[in-house]
Amino acid sequence: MPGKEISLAVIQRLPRYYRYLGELLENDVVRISSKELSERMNVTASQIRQDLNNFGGFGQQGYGYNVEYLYTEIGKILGLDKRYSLIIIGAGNLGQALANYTDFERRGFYLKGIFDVNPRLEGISIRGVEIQMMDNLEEFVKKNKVHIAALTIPKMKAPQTAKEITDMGIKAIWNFAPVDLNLPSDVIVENVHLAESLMRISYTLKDLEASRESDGN
Ligand SMILES: NC(=O)c1ccc[n+]([C@@H]2O[C@H](COP(=O)([O-])OP(=O)(O)OC[C@H]3O[C@@H](n4cnc5c(N)ncnc54)[C@H](O)[C@@H]3O)[C@@H](O)[C@H]2O)c1
Repeated sequence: MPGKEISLAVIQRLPRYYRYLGELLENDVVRISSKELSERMNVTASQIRQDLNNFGGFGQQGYGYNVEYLYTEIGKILGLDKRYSLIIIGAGNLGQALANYTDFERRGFYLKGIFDVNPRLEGISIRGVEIQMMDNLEEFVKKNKVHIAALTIPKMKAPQTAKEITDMGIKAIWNFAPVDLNLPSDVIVENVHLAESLMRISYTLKDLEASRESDGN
């Protein structure tokens, strides 16, 4: 529904709906009720109805949701019917692991370039994409539309490099460096701070262990 304001909380839940619906499609499931979907996803049926009603209610009384239709519509809302070009800056452990992951293409994200400062990496090819030196980046960005840059460089280098690449015109950064980037508000920054996820696990584990100990287990 163009123009309708959808809350960020709902948007953040959409990729999970999309993943579940994709799995249902792969298993040739044509339709699903909010109750069945809620059992699979372990959320309440009313949450599902509320969330999906934001988009004009794809569900029909007594029929449930048409899986393919819902999958396609959520894909459109997430912009997944589009193609995006992605570059990776920093071809170390994480950068190479990302570059080797093929599933991004299935979602419309195409790896177009990999950049590093280490001359020993120059010319090494990962899935047909050669690692180039950072000196080439500006020229590359002028010649090729780059939608997203994944930043997989040391945290000390990340803020400055992020500033330089946004000055070159890149407007979305997928930041894996454990540092805040503080860029202009028109730049999209998605932080993937793996250590912070681990800390959240640590917090929950700590509580779990404490309650086990107090139970005498
Ligand atoms: N490896 C992981 O599993 C992991 C997990 C969480 C977070 N991270 C974060 O991701 C980043 C990369 O981690 P890594 O393990 O791949 O490190 P790494 O040392 O293996 O790789 C970093 C790469 O960045 C390059 N580099 C350094 N400065 C650069 C610059 N200015 N421009 C372009 N390239 C530059 C280096 O030459 C190197 O190839 C770090 O910030 C790290 O904290 C990594």
